[in-house]
Amino acid sequence: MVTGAIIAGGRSTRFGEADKAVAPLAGTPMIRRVANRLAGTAASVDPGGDAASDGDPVVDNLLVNCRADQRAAIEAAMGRYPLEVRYVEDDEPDLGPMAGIRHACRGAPDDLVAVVACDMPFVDPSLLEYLCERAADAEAAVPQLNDEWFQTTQAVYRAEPMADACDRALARGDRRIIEPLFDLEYVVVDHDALESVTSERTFENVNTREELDRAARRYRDVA
Ligand SMILES: Nc1nc2c(ncn2[C@@H]2O[C@H](COP(=O)(O)OP(=O)(O)OP(=O)(O)O)[C@@H](O)[C@H]2O)c(=O)[nH]1
Repeated sequence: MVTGAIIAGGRSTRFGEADKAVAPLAGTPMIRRVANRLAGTAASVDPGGDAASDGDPVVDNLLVNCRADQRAAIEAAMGRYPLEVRYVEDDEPDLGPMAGIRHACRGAPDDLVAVVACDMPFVDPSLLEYLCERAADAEAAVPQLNDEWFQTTQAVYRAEPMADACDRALARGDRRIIEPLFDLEYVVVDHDALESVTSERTFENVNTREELDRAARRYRDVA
């Protein structure tokens, strides 16, 4: 069983006044675009359909991690799902994405947690399935895009070891998103493996209004 966890507790400072998690992307709130891909409902919910979904959920339930003050707007943006959706709030805001992953892993009902940032509206469900397979005998499966960059906000973790590793890092005062990994038995999914299952588009994220506009044009192309 796998929990799909969407991390959304950031301040969206590069985006301006609004919360990018709920910003409409070609007519649908961005966080819902992400959830639709995890839940396999993209084709039926998104106007015009979404080529990345074949209708099968790649997770068994959804979890959204955010700040308390975001919750009402995010719940409204998410709408209804055939899967259970739970909300886990940051107990202390602004500790960064790693703290968000920590809360998601602590709150997840399942042993495997497929983490995706709320600003990755092109997340490829087949990559998440592959990461779950790779995590079968490990505590995490993390894409490595190049020598320097681990994609920790589109990765699969074992809930308890990852939450514990995050707690240890936070207790040391280390908020770096990579830090808990070094405390885990993790599998690196390298460039060649990534190329065989997905495209770089899965990792595209939206930080600014310009990037939102570009992403919306892509969604319209798909439709
Ligand atoms: N729970 C939680 N999530 C966070 C936090 N900071 C960032 N995130 C999430 O981590 C992911 C990656 O963060 P960024 O792309 O930097 O997003 P952001 O911090 O909202 O954006 P900027 O303020 O423009 O840097 C996004 O899904 C954010 O919502 C935090 O303090 N708590």
